[in-house]
Amino acid sequence: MKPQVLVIGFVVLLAAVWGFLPPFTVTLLCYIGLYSLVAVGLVMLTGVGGMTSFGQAAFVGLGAYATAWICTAPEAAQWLSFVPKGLYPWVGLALGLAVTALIAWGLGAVTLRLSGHYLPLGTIAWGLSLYYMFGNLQALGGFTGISSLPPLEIFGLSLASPRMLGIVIWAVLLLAIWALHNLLDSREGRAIRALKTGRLMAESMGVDTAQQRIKLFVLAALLAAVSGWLYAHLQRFVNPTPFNLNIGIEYLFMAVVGGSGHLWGAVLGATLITLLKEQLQDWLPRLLGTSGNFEIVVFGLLMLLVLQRASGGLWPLLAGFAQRVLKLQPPPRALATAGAASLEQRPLPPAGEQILKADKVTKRFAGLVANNAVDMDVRAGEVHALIGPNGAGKSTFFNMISGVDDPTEGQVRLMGQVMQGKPSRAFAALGLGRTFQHVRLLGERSVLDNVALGAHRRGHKGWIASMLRADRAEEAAVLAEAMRQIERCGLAEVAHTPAASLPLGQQRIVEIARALAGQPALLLLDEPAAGLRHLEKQSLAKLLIQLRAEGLAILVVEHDMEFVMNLADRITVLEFGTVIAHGTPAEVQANPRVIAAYLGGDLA
Ligand SMILES: Nc1ncnc2c1ncn2[C@@H]1O[C@H](COP(=O)(O)OP(=O)(O)OP(=O)(O)O)[C@@H](O)[C@H]1O
Repeated sequence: MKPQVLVIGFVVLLAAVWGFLPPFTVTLLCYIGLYSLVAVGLVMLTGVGGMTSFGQAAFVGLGAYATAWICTAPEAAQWLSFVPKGLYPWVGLALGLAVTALIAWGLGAVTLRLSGHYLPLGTIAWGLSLYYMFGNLQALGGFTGISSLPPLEIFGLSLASPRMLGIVIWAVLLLAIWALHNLLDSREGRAIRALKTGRLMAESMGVDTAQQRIKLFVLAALLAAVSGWLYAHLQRFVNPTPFNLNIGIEYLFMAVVGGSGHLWGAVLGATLITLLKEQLQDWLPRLLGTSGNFEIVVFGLLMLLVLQRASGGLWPLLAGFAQRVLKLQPPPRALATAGAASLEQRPLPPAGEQILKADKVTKRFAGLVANNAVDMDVRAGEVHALIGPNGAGKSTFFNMISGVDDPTEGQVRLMGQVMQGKPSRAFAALGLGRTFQHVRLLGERSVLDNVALGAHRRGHKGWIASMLRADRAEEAAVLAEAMRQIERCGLAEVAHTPAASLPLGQQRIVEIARALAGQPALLLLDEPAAGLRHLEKQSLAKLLIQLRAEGLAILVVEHDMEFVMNLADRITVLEFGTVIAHGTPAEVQANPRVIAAYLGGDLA
């Protein structure tokens, strides 16, 4: 049985019983739907994107207050005199979304620059600010709030009762989950998944990570605002209390307890927390003999327990259980790659053309000169090796020529263009593909997914197209290209295996396949042979020789001298940040300065 069957079953069951449920249950389900909508945004933001926000309740407030103000303020009625009254809530929705997008964009631009625990602290700051703004603006009714909101109407049909509005709430929620599921299963989704742990890597694949983070932040805020809009028309009354920081923390509980990396975890978390809160608010005052928000204490303990026992939340446990009991099969990755169009190709530069030029590149860290006027170039159709003892400055130089860092002095030119101040993704766009000294893969994702991320810059479909599944032709082409590179690198057997379960040597090859998927003109390989067994090294050398013959320029940083000497056309040797030798392997091996630098080493 496919997991989708369960979802369809759930929706059908909900639809079938909806008309017969007691009013109290319907109202409870309405709230669960509304909370799920906010929590699903948090799953995207926090669970998938790695940005923790305590302030989502404030965005719910923006959505609720925008419609409350439009529907009740005399000034709004004056401006909207040409609009039929029944449409006011829809104007309120448009205003809420616009204001939320604007504020979220502004807040995101400032807050998302913060890293580590400063980011969640930042969200607490604006969560509080917006809450007090709602309470202190007289136009919004102060802490008393705004009452007498009209019900929603769709084509003249009133949605005054929770039973009617609940249908809209759940339809919106299911639509949102469908769209977000599609987004995650796309080129843009792969970029989003890289935000949490692989930003530097994603930039090197051509992803604008700052822009993706802001978009994710705005998306989560918009989902919260829609929830607020529906909430306002369900309650027909708004005041600041449901939008305070406590509730912001509760939304986070829902996402984390349910399973912050899973869209359905949001629904599970919202259901559990809402039901638990309901029960605890009844029982705790009776048990303790005094009233108060004791449920918050229980939530805190529950959160600790979940984080300790099931850090991924309860959804993966439930899904695992269902898989065993119901024998659910995750759908086989439909690789409709046969007949897929191919991605944009660009011709490789002719052999011998200068691809990369480092001109007197110097890098200083305070007093330490890590690179001292390093000159080198890499040409199409050659393997150039950069070697040197530990601490010689190879990684620093690698960072200079890949856009991770800028030289203090000197110049890097890629394809003839001066690259000073440009980010890694600009290097990728010009044709640079790279691997990392410490492997940077998305461990839980398959090899195919990881390699497909390498082709990111060759696709163009954006978020909306991905959400609406209008990206399938391009996605098939991206996956076909990824599969081609996987086969080329001899990884076909493990294409669907999670990258983290491969031995380190194979993970390095996955990184090469990922770099190749970007169709580079220049390949930078940082210690590609480290961790490889003898036979694996031989097949890597064979692959690199083939790539060189195809016209790629390859720069390798490597400690394995046998590997380097058998492969490289030219070698540059660094010591204490300075080039001490340059030439063919034979010339370098005969150089007295190199022999002295490697005295005791295995230069042979
Ligand atoms: N961000 C930094 N701040 C200060 N010093 C740094 C920084 N990065 C590197 N260094 C210093 O610069 C020098 C060169 O380091 P680098 O990592 O480039 O050498 P390497 O040749 O790559 O060494 P290895 O082979 O061990 O990786 C070292 O002395 C190192 O301590």
